[in-house]
Amino acid sequence: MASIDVSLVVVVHGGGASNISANRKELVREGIARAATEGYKILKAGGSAVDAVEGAVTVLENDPEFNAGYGSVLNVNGDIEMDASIMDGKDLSAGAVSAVRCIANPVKLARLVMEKTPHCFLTGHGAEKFAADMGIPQIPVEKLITERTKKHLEKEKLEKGAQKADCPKKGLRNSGTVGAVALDCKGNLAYATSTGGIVNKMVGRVGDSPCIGAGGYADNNLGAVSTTGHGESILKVNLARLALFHVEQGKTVGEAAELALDYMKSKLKGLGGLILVNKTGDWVAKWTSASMPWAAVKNGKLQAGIDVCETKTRDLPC
Ligand SMILES: NC(=O)C[C@H](N)C(=O)O
Repeated sequence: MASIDVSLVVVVHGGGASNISANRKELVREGIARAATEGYKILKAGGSAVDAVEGAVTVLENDPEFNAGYGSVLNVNGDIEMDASIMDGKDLSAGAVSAVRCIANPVKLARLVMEKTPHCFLTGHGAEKFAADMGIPQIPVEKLITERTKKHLEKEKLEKGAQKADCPKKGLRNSGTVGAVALDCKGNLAYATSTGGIVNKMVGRVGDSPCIGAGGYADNNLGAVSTTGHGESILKVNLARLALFHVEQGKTVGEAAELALDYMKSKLKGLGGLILVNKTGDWVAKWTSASMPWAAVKNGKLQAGIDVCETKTRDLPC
C-alpha cells in the first residue's frame, strides 16, 4: 500500500558531540542522510512509525561512523556493551535492552522485547539469551570494534591519566549515539535510540539511552523524542519526558526542546541534544553540545546539518 500523507515525518540524530573532525564530516553527513531517507521510504510505503524508526536506526547501527552497533565505543576493558530502546506512541508499548554485546542491531532486539515479551526491559545475559531464542545471530564482539574506537579508548585513558582527579574535563566528549523519531500516515508516533554509551565507562554502566523517559519517549497525544548527550545528566532530568511535558503545557516544539535542554545545562551543567516531532508533524533538532548531526524528511524534502546555523536542503526523488 502506498500511502502518501503530507504529515509523514522522520527525523534522525547521530549524537551530540564536542566536535567532528573535518575528514569525518562528509561520512557522518552521508550516513545521517541515508538513515533519514530509509525511514521516510518505509513511511511512504505505508510502514508504521515504529518500522521507520527501527529502519533508520538500523542504518546508523551498521555505519561505523556512529557510536551504536558496529563502531560502538569501548568500555574500560576494551569491550562493547550496548544499550537501545524503542517506543510506540499508539499504546505506550516500549522495549529496551542494556549491556548487550554480541549482536549487530540492539534496536531490533529492543523491538522484540516490546512485541514478544510481557516486559519492557531486558539486560545483559538475559537479553542475549532472549536474542538467541529469537534467532538473532551471535557475532564475535571483535567484529563490532573498529580501529577508530580502539584509538579513542587509548586516547581517553592517556588523557585521564594526565588529568587531576579533582578537575574533570568539561564539555561533551562522547558522541555518535543514534536516534530517530517518526510520524506515520495513521498519526502514530514512535522513537528509537541506540548507543555504545560513553568511552572508558565502567563495566555494567547503563546510560540514559535504554531508559524510557530519559533516552526517549513517544505518546501519540504529545510527540516523540530521542535524546543524546551526557547520560547521567539526561537520566537525572528525564530529558525526553521533560521536553514533552513542555509540549503538554502548550509550548512549541522549539520552545519545549530549548526549555528542557537549558534546564539540564543550568541544573547539572549537562550537555546534550534531542529531536522531537509532535502529533501535527512539527519537528525540531536542538542541542547544547558543540554539534549534533541531524537529518529530517518531511513532504519529500530532506534537510540536514551538523553545526549550529548550518542546514542543507534537498528534494528526495519521489
Ligand atoms: N553520546 C551519547 O549520547 C551517550 C549516551 N547518552 C550515554 O550516556 O550513554
